Formats: sequence, C-alpha cells, structure tokens
Amino acid sequence: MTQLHTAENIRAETLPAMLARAASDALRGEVDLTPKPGLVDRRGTGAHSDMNHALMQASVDALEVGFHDMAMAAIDERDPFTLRAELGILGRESEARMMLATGGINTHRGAIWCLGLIVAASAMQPSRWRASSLLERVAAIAAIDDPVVSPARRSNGQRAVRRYHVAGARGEACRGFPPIRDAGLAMLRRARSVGCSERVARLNTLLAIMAVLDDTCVLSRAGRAGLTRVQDAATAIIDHGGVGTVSGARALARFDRELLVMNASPGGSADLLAATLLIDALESAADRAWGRHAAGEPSAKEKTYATVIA
Ligand SMILES: CC(C)(COP(=O)(O)OP(=O)(O)OC[C@H]1O[C@@H](n2cnc3c(N)ncnc32)[C@H](O[C@H]2O[C@H](COP(=O)(O)OP(=O)(O)OP(=O)(O)O)[C@@H](O)[C@H]2O)[C@@H]1O)[C@@H](O)C(=O)NCCC(=O)NCCS
Ligand SMILES: Nc1ncnc2[nH]cnc12
Repeated sequence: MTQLHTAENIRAETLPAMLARAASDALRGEVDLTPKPGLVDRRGTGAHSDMNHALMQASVDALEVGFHDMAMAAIDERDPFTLRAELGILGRESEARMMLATGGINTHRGAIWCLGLIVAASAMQPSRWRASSLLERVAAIAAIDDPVVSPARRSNGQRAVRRYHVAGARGEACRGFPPIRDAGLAMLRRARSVGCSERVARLNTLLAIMAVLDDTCVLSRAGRAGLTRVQDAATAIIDHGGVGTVSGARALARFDRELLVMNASPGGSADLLAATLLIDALESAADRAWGRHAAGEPSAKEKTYATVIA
C-alpha cells in the first residue's frame, strides 16, 4: 500500500512519482486478484487466448512512466484544453509502450484512460482527493474532445457504443464514472467494515461494478444478452452475501466457468476495479497527510514533495 506522510520525510518523492506508483500499485492489485470471473489472474488467462498474468504484469510495468508524465502535465498546465490535448498525446504514448511491452496485445488501453484521468485530476488539486471532487475533475477533462481523435473512431468500444447505445469508456468518464462512485467504493468500504479479507472485499467490489457497468468488452464478445447475463449473475452473487461464504465462492466459480463458455471478458470492469483501488488509496493518503476534512490547498512544498513509504 502506498502511504503519504508529511514533515519527517523518510524518502522524499515528487507528487508525480507518488501518483504514478499509486496507479501502478492499483493495476497490479487488480491483475493479482484471484479468482476473478473471466479475467486474467494468477490462475491463468480467463477468456483470453492472448494474455496471461506475466504479460499483464509487464504491461503494468510499462505504464508507470506514462502516469508520471500525465501527472507532470496536469501540475504544469492550467489551460484545460491544452491539458486535454497533452493527455491525449501522453495516453497514446502509453498505449505504444503497452503494445511494445506486450508484443502488440491490448491489455490496458482502457486502464490508461481511466487511471490516467484520475492521476491528472489528482495532480491538478493535490489536497482535494475526495472521490466526489476527483471524479468531478475527471468528468470535466473527459468532456473535452481530443483534437487528434476522430469522433468516428473505429474501435471495438465505439462499435459497441453505436450498436447498443451505451456510454462506453468515454461516456462513463464524462459522467464521473458512476460505477466507481456509486458501486465500487461503497462495496469496498462496506466489505472491509464487516471484516471481509482484502481479497474478498476486492472480489465483491469487482462484482458490484460488473453488476452495473455496460462493459463494451462484454458487449463486443457476447452481445446484449451476454451483458445482461453478466450483470444479473454478478448482482445475484452480491445479493446473496458476496464471495466470502462457501455458497458465494461456489457461485463465483460457476460464474467464471460460464464467462469462459461465453468468451466474455469483463475487461472494463477490471479497469474500474483498479480505478476504485486507486481512488481509495488516494483518499486514505489525503486523510493521513492533510486531515480528514482538508479544505485548504496544501503548501507549495506539500504540492511538490511528499514522502511515500511503500
Ligand atoms: C476512450 C478510450 C478508452 C477509447 O475508447 P473507445 O470507446 O474508442 O473503445 P476501445 O478502444 O475499445 O477502448 C475501450 C476500453 O475501455 C474499457 N472499457 C470497456 N467498457 C468500459 C466502460 N463501460 N467504462 C470504462 N471502460 C470501459 C475496456 O478496456 C479493457 O479491456 C481491454 C482488453 O479487453 P479485450 O476484450 O481484449 O479488448 P480488445 O482488445 O478490444 O478485444 P479483442 O480484440 O482482444 O477481442 C483493455 O483495453 C482493457 O483496458 C475497453 O477495451 C481511450 O483509449 C482513448 O480515447 N484513448 C486516446 C488517448 C487518450 O486520450 N488518452 C487519455 C489518457 S488520460
Ligand atoms: N485482469 C484482466 N484480464 C483481462 N482483461 C483485463 N483488462 C484489465 N485487467 C484485465
């Protein structure tokens, strides 16, 4: 867990480095979480023939520098339109590093998007890391068109958006990622508060996101019927107490097998789980560093330097 402290710095680290590390930690936490339904984890490849745990780890390693650059851009750039254009450039650079690290496999394009926006929003106002405040800034950035990308972009996600009339990754960001704000964070905190292990809390959080997200990966692979099945099955497991019980763990195993048969990988939900873990870590870091109800901006020194103890 990344922890942020002030004053007696054991190891001073710049804010961009701290944010990049926190984003990478969140992505590794998602990749390592096991057993996830339909997704790559420590057991194997999920509903993918071209990905495995080692490849996902290599992908995460390749993304940290890009998150650092996005944070730097957000600290330095005050004009929102210039910042959005810069984030687009840096996002595509990150996608290129991902493709280089994975031999051309799209492991984390969606994760670069959602975590990159959160990192940028965090760097813009370092002491205002409450989820609602962060996600408002995410929505404001996402609402600005990337001057380089054509609205007619041909991608699996855009084809699903047009065919099934869903928000897609861009639309969810423009709304401030409601599945994170309203489902993921609430489940993560509630599961911890009732004594679930961190693994169970995170698995329940993934299911809570899957229950509400119109995941274009699932739509592209299994259509509207497949997405409805995924949402209904995730809802049922949560409604019956989650995966911390024997019956819940058995239901999760059945769900995993069903997704493999459907070839339905909830990659978007996996990304939003990582984003939920990132926002949770940032809220905790801000509470420790600046106090629970920090209203004021941190000092110039705090804006630039913070101690990070891994
Ligand atoms: C806004 C972009 C994400 C582009 O989005 P677009 O709508 O054009 O669609 P895709 O390029 O297909 O990317 C969408 C990915 O986002 C994830 N996702 C899916 N549904 C949602 C949702 N409702 N909300 C949020 N995020 C969602 C998902 O990413 C994950 O899955 C991918 C791996 O799964 P897989 O099934 O293998 O995917 P494919 O390779 O497409 O299928 P196969 O060919 O293998 O069958 C992986 O990407 C995961 O991360 C969707 O795939 C954004 O990329 C963009 O505009 N970028 C430009 C640069 C930029 O502006 N960057 C800013 C950085 S701050
Ligand atoms: N663990 C995972 N498996 C498959 N696709 C993903 N996209 C993000 N994380 C993923």
